[in-house]
Amino acid sequence: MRVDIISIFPEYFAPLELSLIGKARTTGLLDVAVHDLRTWTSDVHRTVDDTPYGGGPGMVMRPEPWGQALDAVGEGTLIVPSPVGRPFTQADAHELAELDHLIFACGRYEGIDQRVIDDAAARMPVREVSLGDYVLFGGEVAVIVIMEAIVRLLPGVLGNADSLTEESHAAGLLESPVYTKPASWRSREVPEILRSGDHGKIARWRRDQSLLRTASRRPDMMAVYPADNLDKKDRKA
Ligand SMILES: Nc1nc2cc(Br)ccc2s1
Repeated sequence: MRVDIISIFPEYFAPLELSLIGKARTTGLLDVAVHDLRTWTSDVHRTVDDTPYGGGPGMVMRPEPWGQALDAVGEGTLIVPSPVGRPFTQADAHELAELDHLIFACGRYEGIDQRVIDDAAARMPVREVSLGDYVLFGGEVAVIVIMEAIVRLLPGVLGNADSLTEESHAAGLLESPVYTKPASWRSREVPEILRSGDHGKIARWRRDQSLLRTASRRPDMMAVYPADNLDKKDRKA
């Protein structure tokens, strides 16, 4: 997978050298290039923003540098983190992990001139995505989060691929509580069933805990959890 990131703060992406993303890069699973948007400015002050047409607070990112930057990195799927984007989900991460070329555009100020998005959409898929109902200083932090969600799904990145099937949101539910040694800690015991060795009962306990946790914390997810899944899995256990 090739990833191009365009930002006025390329140094934000030093963390992408670390941990599993760093490993994916050294093993050739991932090729990441970070570009400074100011590369494509032509004035002495390397200006990337200007006042908004129609008035209002703040500044808007100028279209010219963005147009030239997107031309330079070529075609792929353009991802624009934005407070006005569609919610980014685990399903999106899986879809994007299948693609060959991702391009991330990091907005700042009040955002990027809309014509940049419209011009790109005329020649490649564009996704404006939101990470939540809050506003950041810019898209850089969101790109790091999205990159981690995608890269961990790439074949060979996570040692134990099984963890991908059991994790939260993978099966449309939140993951059940996890425990490890010691069996007793500050007079708090690990649930006995997890030490029973009865894998059928353990699977049932975990799914029940997932259902309880999801119903309590994310009723919105329960609303779309396939009802027949409940019946089918209930019957098996
Ligand atoms: N939640 C988010 N806030 C922002 C702000 C800017 Br400016 C650019 C992208 C994003 S994504």
